[in-house]
Amino acid sequence: MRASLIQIAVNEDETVEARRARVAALVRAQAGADLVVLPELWTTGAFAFGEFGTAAEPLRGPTHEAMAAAAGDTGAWLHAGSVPERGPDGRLYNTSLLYSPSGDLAASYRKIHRFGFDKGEAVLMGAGHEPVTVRLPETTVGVATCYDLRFPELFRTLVDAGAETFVVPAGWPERRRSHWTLLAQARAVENQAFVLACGTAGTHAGVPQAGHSIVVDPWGEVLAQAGAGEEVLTVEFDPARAAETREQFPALKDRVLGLETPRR
Ligand SMILES: NC(=O)CCC(=O)C(=O)O
Repeated sequence: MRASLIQIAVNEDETVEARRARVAALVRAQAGADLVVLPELWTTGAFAFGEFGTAAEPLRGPTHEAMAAAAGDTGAWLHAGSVPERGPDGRLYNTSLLYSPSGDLAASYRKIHRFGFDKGEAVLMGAGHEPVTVRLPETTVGVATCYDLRFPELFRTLVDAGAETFVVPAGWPERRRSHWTLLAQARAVENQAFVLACGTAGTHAGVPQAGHSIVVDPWGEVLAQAGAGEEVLTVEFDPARAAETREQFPALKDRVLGLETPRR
């Protein structure tokens, strides 16, 4: 299976419309890939909190139109990263969009863990509640978004739903780049799954982005990692290796569920 992670530079000298057209062209340039992955909130930047409201769009808005067409033209599965969605309830959500090779919206995922504690995304956006998996011909994909990477229980829920490959769009800051690499490897090792994590490059809202998109195999080995700038990271991997690893080193079978909280 061939995957292309497009690590987009999100800088303030480019309009949302210009970036959308540029990204659609980059997706079309990945013909031959089975799966193309974009980062989190690439229309605005994940830290451009002031832009979320003005750039918000309905689920089937302009980014959906552009990405559906690009997926169909490319003939690849497309995880189009996330957009600031204006929900039918009027609230904002950090919503990922996934397309089939015929350009149909196969799934959407509202980020469950919002970043910022008592600021930013955590107060501006509503939380998603539904973990999402998507069956591709070669593998079952579990989706998560950026800060979700810090919450192993979400990934276990995705494993229980059959996920063998995690796709994680992100807008991760340079300041915590070491966490990014470490967490991607941790989620891969503990779940014996592939992790395809695609971040942004550039600087927006004064926050330099980490880049360093990464693909990790079910043994925790880094198959490929990008640098800091805009880049397309292309990797070939055998998704069957997740099942093989789980068979050969069956740690997932030793899970003990429902442990009690210790009494003090
Ligand atoms: N956009 C995000 O979710 C940022 C997450 C982050 O910076 C962190 O977990 O650290």
